[in-house]
Amino acid sequence: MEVTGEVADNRSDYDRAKEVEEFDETKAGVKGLLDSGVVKIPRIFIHPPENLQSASLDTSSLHFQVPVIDFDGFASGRWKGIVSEIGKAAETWGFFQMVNHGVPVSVIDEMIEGVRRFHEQPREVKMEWYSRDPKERVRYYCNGDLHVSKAANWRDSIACNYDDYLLDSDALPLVCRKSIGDYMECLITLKKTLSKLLSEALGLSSDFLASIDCMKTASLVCHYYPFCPEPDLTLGATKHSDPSFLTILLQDNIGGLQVLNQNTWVDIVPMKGALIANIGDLMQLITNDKFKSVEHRVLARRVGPRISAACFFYPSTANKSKPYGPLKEFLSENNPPIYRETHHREYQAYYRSKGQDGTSALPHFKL
Ligand SMILES: O=C(O)CCC(=O)C(=O)O
Ligand SMILES: [Fe+2]
Repeated sequence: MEVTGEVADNRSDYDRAKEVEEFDETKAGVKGLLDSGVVKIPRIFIHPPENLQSASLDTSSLHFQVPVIDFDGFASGRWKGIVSEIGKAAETWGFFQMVNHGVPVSVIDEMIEGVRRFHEQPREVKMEWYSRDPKERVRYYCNGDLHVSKAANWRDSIACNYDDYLLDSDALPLVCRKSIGDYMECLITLKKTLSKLLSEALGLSSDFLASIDCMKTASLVCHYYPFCPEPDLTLGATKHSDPSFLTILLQDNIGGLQVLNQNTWVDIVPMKGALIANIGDLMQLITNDKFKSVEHRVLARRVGPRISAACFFYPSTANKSKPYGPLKEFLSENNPPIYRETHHREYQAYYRSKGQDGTSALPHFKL
């Protein structure tokens, strides 16, 4: 019998599922692969060429930079200027870097070290935390969408869920308990400031975003991107936009994070002590496209590990099923609603079922 292309494809799909399962069962992540001595990346990590398009650091984009906003003096007269810079950045780039934001450099450095310590523990210790159950308050895993995506990313992660800002510190692994605890305390203060600044940048009263309770749960995901022996075949993170209302991101000094701007991948150059804020899909939805949730990705690199921590902000536990739609403040005859109402639970479920496949989840909610 002739073997048709279709049969061959099905067979490779079957193999992929099996290889993914076997890899997942090791509970050792990408770090475990490297520790076992691989020099060629397993094919479950190989991305199709369209994902890898211009996947090399391009110095020509260096003059073209995500806005850097200095929060210094926001309490004494600079407030209005900062509101205007944030508004412009949120409407165009969807991303900005923040300096003098009030989170001490020592807390940031210690956070990076804590994440490194967790991921560099012996495999047997880390395995205890390995889980794909989103109800676990703290879990370690390799690729949240491993069983859904067509190509896996070269990274491992640990996720911590701060429902309504609360997470018993005893729930965190001892090696990073203090680092994460101290960092999150500072980050929640910064998020409250950002909530006021973003509200005003939307032309609303400073307590507006707090009053609709869209950012009271924090989900912290700490990534570890080991060095990659074949960086041209895979990615650290596939092109995606975040399902949150707002994300605050910390990256170390390795680089590799890129944001899509006017169809060009632009490097977000690491700055010591800086934090990055980006608008999430649900913020774009409620502002009826005024603020943009912009696609970004992380390159795999021959240097590493690279460490980052993304903190996603969502509604409080009580409001996970509360409908959010385009706010009346952004609607008029000329600006009809673009999206239907949805709630965090529904959005998250759709996002998870789709996996990070290089396309945005937001158009699915268009009217
Ligand atoms: O590691 C990074 O810099 C980005 C991570 C990210 O985009 C995410 O977790 O959504
Ligand atoms: Fe992201």
